[in-house]
Amino acid sequence: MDRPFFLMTDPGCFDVSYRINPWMKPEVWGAEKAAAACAASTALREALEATGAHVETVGAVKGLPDLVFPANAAVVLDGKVLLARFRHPERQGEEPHFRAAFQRLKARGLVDEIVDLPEGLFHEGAGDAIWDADRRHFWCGYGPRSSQGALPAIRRTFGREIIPLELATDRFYHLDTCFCPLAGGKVLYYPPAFTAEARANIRAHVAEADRIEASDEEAAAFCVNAVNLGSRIIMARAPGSLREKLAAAGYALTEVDLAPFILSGGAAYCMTLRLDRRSVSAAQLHAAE
Ligand SMILES: NC(=O)NCCC[C@H](N)C(=O)O
Repeated sequence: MDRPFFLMTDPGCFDVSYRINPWMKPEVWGAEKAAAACAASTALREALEATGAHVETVGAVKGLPDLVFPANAAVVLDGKVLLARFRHPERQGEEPHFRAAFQRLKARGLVDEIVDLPEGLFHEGAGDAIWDADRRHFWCGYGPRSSQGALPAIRRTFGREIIPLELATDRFYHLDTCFCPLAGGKVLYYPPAFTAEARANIRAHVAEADRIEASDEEAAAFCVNAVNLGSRIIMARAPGSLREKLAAAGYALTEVDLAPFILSGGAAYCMTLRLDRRSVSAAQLHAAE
């Protein structure tokens, strides 16, 4: 994989028919939203491809609307795939489909190894374990969905440091809804989503000049749930305040109208799963040779 490689899911069976987070609004869902979701998913794919990334698609499955959020399917680094275990029964049916998708990727040599989480634990994949390519560690959210007890399994599986961050509220139920490390070492995050201890942990690892705080409005627009590729950030439609902050920090924005997915509590980051991340950069490997 010589370019960023993402997994997305065909949105053909996406809807909002149950409520497992406070953003989900089954009562406003309708056929016109389903059509808008297909257009939004295509726009996100095109935005990724416009950066030179490759996107691979998992097929839709009737009755599993949240399959469109593959970030929750696994943690992936160095060709290893640590499969997720979902907390809510509504999403547990996704597990065999994602397992089969990763087995097909393995058969094609696109990932190397598939690892199961120990029994009795929940972990919702890259939504709660975000690789920081500058600091070379995982930031790991836990509480509403992922079990704190799953964090040692992530450290053991990938052999990298993990920084635990307890989430304080069901509104920001996955780490990727409130925390986004950016290329160059800056971090976009929403402080009220975290416990006091987690906020202290963020401050201990990220210098003040590198901390970009999202406002209530920016976080509620799901803009922290973003895909970052170099100086470009792909996200849902952003308030002007965030555009200004990110431009001042040197980042270029691509905004995509992801409103139908926000009705399920997700946006750009969790609609994708990056498969090509390496814990050691190509430049570091080269230097060691
Ligand atoms: N934030 C994420 O990582 N994923 C979005 C998941 C939305 C889905 N409706 C859920 O509540 O699990």
